[in-house]
Amino acid sequence: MENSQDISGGSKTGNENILEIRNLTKQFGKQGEIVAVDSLSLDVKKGEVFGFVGPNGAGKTTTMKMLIGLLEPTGGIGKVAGFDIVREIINIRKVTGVLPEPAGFYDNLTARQNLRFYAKLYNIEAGIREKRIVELLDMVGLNGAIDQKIGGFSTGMRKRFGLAQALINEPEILFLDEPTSGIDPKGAQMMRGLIKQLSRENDVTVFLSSHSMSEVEEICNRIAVIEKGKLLAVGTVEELQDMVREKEGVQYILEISDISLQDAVEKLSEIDGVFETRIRDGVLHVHADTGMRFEIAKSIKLLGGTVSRFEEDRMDLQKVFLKLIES
Ligand SMILES: Nc1ncnc2c1ncn2[C@@H]1O[C@H](COP(=O)(O)OP(=O)(O)OP(=O)(O)O)[C@@H](O)[C@H]1O
Repeated sequence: MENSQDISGGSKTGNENILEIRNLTKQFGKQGEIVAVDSLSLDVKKGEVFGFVGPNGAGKTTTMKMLIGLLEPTGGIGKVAGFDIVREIINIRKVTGVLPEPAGFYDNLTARQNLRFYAKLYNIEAGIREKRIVELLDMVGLNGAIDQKIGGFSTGMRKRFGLAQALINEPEILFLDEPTSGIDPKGAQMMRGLIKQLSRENDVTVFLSSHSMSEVEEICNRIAVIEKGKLLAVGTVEELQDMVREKEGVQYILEISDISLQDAVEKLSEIDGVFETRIRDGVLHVHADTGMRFEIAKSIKLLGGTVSRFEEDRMDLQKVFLKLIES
């Protein structure tokens, strides 16, 4: 599957991957000189919270727009919930929710009226509709504002309302483009909680873009990193950390006694696979290849030193991301 052009399966159900794209490409400009998305291939599994990250202009929004039928690809193929992203857009709309909703909200209508309008577009029958509207607005913490006009909502309230609207058709997959941008920390935390809850309790797949690496680290099962329209890496946080460790080495932190730190620095600098050793605040910081732990410990011991602390300085996603886009 990984290297295949063909997206197999064909069936609309029972497919573990809810989203599959192969060599997806989008060019803009008269001669197609702007390559916004460049031969991108990805699989997203059902029920995952999948993070899509990259610097400004990397091609995240353009990719999402192709996946929800708002932009036609220049090349490549893609399926969402088994439906082709060019030929079966209407079916895709039925099973997806999108934030922000491209059509926007009606500021002169209340939250309830707005959702009623959208529910009617999806032909949700009246009995179910009214109950679902109340449940959704309750879930996003807007039960107190149900009959207030959207025009008076704060940015955070609008985002939460947008999530309720994106859920009106009980979607299998949610596309969230920067769901917490512009909202305060408390509102952002609530939004993250809701996303996790939707994935955990309702088995909704979430495909989200974000510039907040701590957010992505907190809520995503797997992450794709793109730059200039190309896929740089995909995997869990641990897998991405390992990719960077293999390439760039690791940082060890050592506390030692019984010998001088300077002697330790000199000894370690003789070892193949130890790139650099520094003393900072009475502690050794050793930049080395992965798998050098034993060698380092042995050298200190041979010098007559005692190691009281030996740990790896784990990179958070922010550091991993910067390393990936720098290399
Ligand atoms: N309609 C368009 N016409 C021409 N160029 C476009 C168009 N839409 C996007 N682009 C270009 O395509 C590239 C990718 O843009 P896109 O908005 O997808 O990036 P992004 O990763 O979502 O960025 P950001 O993080 O800033 O939102 C950019 O160089 C952008 O200028």
